[in-house]
Amino acid sequence: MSMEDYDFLFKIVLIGNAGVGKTCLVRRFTQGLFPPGQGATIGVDFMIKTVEINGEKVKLQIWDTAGQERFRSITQSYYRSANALILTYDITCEESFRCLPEWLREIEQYASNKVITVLVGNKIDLAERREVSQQRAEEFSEAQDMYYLETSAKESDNVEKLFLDLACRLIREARQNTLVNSVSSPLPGEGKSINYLTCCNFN
Ligand SMILES: Nc1nc2c(ncn2[C@@H]2O[C@H](COP(=O)(O)OP(=O)(O)OP(=O)(O)O)[C@@H](O)[C@H]2O)c(=O)[nH]1
Repeated sequence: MSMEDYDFLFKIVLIGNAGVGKTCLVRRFTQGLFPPGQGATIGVDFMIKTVEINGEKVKLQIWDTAGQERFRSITQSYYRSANALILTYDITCEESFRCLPEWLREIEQYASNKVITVLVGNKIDLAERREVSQQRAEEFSEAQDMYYLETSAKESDNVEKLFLDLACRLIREARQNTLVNSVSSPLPGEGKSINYLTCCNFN
């Protein structure tokens, strides 16, 4: 794909405990499906999806990392150039929520200080098995200055919204020039109208 094929290019990396549904979220968004019998990710997977937002082509490079501890040294190396991180836990798994501070320490250590982090509570279709209340997660994300969204990769709840809102937010940050430089180019040419706020629910 040549440079002219998109207005923005962003790198998004999914992190979080094994089994919380990172791969399923990526597959749902990029391929529109919920894979049956999804195996654990080995190392890192990579997918691309180009979306159009207010007439601009936004190419999203989505990196799906393995949650298993033994891959941690490989996955850490993908943090640095990420424009955004989707930190995922499973609302039916208290343990995956309790590990979040540990993930935040990883982010602090390996990611750019300009990275945008979104906290995602996945598997809301399993409401009867919920172990982490929405309020608790919201309080945690507010304290950490993160956006919070609950999703179901299975039922396709909020998955588009997650990636599209994030793309809008990234466009806004790129225009303000505060993003990690390496992948936010090319910046839009002068004289283009700016009406990106209309699509974005992240503030
Ligand atoms: N009910 C329900 N199950 C889900 C959802 N998302 C993922 N799963 C299931 O959760 C299990 C783990 O999903 P993955 O997407 O492989 O999880 P992961 O976070 O990528 O796991 P690692 O690759 O090991 O880090 C699979 O059995 C999925 O079918 C969801 O939204 N709802």
